[in-house]
Amino acid sequence: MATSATPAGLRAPSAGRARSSRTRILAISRATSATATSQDVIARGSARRVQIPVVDLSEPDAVCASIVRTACDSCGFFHVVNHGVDDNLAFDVIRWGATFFDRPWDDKMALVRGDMRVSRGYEISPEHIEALDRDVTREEELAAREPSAARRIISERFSVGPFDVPNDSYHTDEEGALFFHPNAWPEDSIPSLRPAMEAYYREMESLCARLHRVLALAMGAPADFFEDKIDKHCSNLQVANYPSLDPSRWRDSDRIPLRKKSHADSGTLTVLWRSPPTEGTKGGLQVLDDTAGTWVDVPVLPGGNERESGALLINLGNQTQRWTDGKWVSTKHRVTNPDVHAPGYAPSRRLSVAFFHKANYDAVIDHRDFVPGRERDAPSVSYPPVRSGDVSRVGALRRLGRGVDAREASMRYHEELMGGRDRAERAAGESTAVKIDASAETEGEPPKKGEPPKKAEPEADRWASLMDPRGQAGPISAGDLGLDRGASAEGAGAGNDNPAAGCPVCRGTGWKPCGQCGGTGINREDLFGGKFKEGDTCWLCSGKKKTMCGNCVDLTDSF
Ligand SMILES: O=C(O)CCC(=O)C(=O)O
Ligand SMILES: [Fe+2]
Repeated sequence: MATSATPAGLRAPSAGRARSSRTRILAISRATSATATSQDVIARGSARRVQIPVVDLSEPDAVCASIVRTACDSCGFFHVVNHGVDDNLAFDVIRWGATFFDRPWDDKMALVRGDMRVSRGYEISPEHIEALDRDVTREEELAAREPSAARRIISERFSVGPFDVPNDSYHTDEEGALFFHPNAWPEDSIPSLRPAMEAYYREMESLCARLHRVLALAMGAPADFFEDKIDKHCSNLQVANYPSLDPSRWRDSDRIPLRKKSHADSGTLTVLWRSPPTEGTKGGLQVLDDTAGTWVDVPVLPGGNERESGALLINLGNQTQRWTDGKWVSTKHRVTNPDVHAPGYAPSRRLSVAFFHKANYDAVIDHRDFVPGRERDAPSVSYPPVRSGDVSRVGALRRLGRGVDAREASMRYHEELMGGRDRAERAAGESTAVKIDASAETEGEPPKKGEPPKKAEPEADRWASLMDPRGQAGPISAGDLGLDRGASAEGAGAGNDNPAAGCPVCRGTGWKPCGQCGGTGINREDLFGGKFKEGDTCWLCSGKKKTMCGNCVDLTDSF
């Protein structure tokens, strides 16, 4: 069944709203225009000067590289403008992605992949599952103006990987088949999603080829350093939906699980497109300044020309951190919620499109190849050479997940990826509370040109029409959400990603008793056909008797 051009459950915004939104966006774009060239954007509220510069890709590689070096020597985030990615491509991904997210739960679940080693299809992060309202009927969903919000989904995503994959052993053998697994598409219900995402994926491939040349130059390596290491990349494209948060359903803003908890991305770099914030909406992407202990807002900036709806945000991932032996870092970031009880708050969904670029799964990451001055026979190697695939989510899950179910594999993966053991042990002994810079994301330039719908719709409206909910469902209490843990101190901190902040599950330690062995450290029975034996050290917690808290410590994945 083909769907209409406008995502179900969304209304066109009123002209008045669109006008005021547009005026505001233009005002901010004027305010930021001086920074929309290759200059630093200085984060507010930070004790350290976190530099997230804007790189103008119409400049030669060498010019870009010098600015990229500044960014990478800082937190590894930078904006790019004049990136050449047509606004209409991003818009189509968002439009058809939103249409998919607005389908009833069962339709989306049909595309869920149970095996987390395969980054394909529909997914909700584990820590958000608890907030779901499972009793919503299909009829209610179909009638809802924003079905995911009615379901109390905090965030959801749809992911695809490479397509048109060659039928050779590299792509189809046991390992290749995981990285190049076929995509799952809602072919019947939303046929336009596939061409939209495939077209955007192709654009990202070209952009990333350029960005890797610039990265290499920024490190002082030859411009083509990455060429034979990314020519069979296994990157993922993700469209994410953060549904509106209805104030009537949440008694206390602080209890709403974060839209995306603190995490680092696992590839070489990520290219992120974000919908511009709607009027009155705070919250959004923040980057951790770990020397100052602050979270820093990352504004949505204008694009460099009329074909660009906005700057794209680039951040380094774990593969690049390893390639530089930690000289450049894969910095943690998160997506915060708007304060739903702030005066003037207008419920609004947030959408983003992330391209997680990952090198060829068999590319060997060895910093002695990449960082000038590193000798091949140097005695100490802080990051030993590793195959790129083993650094990515798929590879790590493959390694850690042998014989265990997908969720447990994911848990093990995150423990390793986030250095969770150390962090949680520390958190048990000392306060690591971070201060939060509560200032809002600033707005970016709206798209200049619209394609469909072809009717005369003000330019700013087509974005707004994807993000504004058409109304609110009836009042639901926090208790209904399964998140009302009472007004006690233990109740505070649900959804907080800092284990020292009073999480009701781990009580601030970052750990909870191992669910597999019941906190004994010993397998209670034979498991997985006798692979793990009763009485042996617990296969999950390795005898530690505890596993990481999934409530407040980030167990979401970062690809
Ligand atoms: O949605 C966003 O703005 C960021 C999402 C993100 O960081 C991720 O999915 O890794
Ligand atoms: Fe991320």
